Parts: sequence; structure tokens; C-alpha cells
Amino acid sequence: MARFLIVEARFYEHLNDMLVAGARNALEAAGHAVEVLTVPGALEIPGAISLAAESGQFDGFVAIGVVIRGETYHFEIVAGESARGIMALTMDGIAIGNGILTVEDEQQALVRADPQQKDKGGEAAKAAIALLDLQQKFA
Ligand SMILES: Nc1c(NC[C@H](O)[C@H](O)[C@H](O)CO)[nH]c(=O)[nH]c1=O
Ligand SMILES: CC(=O)[C@@H](O)COP(=O)(O)O
Repeated sequence: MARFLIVEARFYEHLNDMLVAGARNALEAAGHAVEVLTVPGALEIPGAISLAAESGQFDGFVAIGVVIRGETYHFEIVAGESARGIMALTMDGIAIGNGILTVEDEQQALVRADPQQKDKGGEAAKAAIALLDLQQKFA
């Protein structure tokens, strides 16, 4: 049993609930312990994971959020920088699954967040489990 932290950016609550449910289902089905930490937006996710990883309290992480394109360049910043931050932490050896949706509209997000449809939260959780398995394999 490993200890996983889901770090969720609670920007779109109804979509987040579905993504977190999918991630939690996948982690618990695999026999892992799950806690959830909430941050304001996707840009805060890498920093929160970095702090939580330093605490030594968790073995792996699932980043959950939804970024929907608006009218300005802000979408590119939030989508790109959150992914860049997560990838930097991954390359430092932290097991993270990226479940941050970056979509054009809410309809695209709904289909991807719903555990009965694309279940991107569950997919991200399985990716985190796979990375943790690799960490242990190469330790
Ligand atoms: N527009 C979205 C944001 N924006 C907020 C930023 O993530 C951040 O919280 C703010 O700039 C303060 O640092 N966040 C999302 O998760 N989704 C969005 O669509
Ligand atoms: C992440 C975004 O693009 C969005 O929430 C911001 O919208 P806008 O560009 O219209 O300010």
C-alpha cells in the first residue's frame, strides 16, 4: 500500500468532483491510501506537490484540474506552466500523474472528467501508480 496525495485545483467544482472521484476510485481499487489537498488554480499545483513531496508524507501524487480556454493568452500560461512544473518535478523523480484537463470548452471537459466516459482522473492515477512502480523497480 502506498500513500497518494491528490492535489486538486478547485477552479470548476463540478468538473473537479468527477476527476477526483475517478482518481480516488483507481487508487483505492489498487489498494492505496488517498488524501486530497485543494489549491486555488492549476498554477498552484506544482508548488503544492513540491512542498508535499518534501514533507516525506506521500509516495505519489495526482494533479487534478481543469483549464478552459478564455479570451486571452492566460490559457497558454496556465495550461503550459502547470504542465511544465509537473514535468520538472517528474524529472526530479517524483511519481506524478497529470490529470489537468486543458480544453476548449466545458463540454470537452465533461466528457473527459466523467468516470463513466473518458475518466481522465482515473487515467492520471494509473499513470502515477505506474511511475511509483518504476521508482521501486529501479531503486
Ligand atoms: N483560468 C484558470 C486558472 N487560473 C488561475 C491560476 O491557476 C492561478 O490560480 C492564478 O493565476 C493565481 O496564481 N486556473 C485553473 O485551474 N483553471 C483555469 O481555467
Ligand atoms: C485559463 C483561461 O484562459 C481563462 O480562465 C481566462 O479567461 P480570459 O482569457 O478570458 O481572461
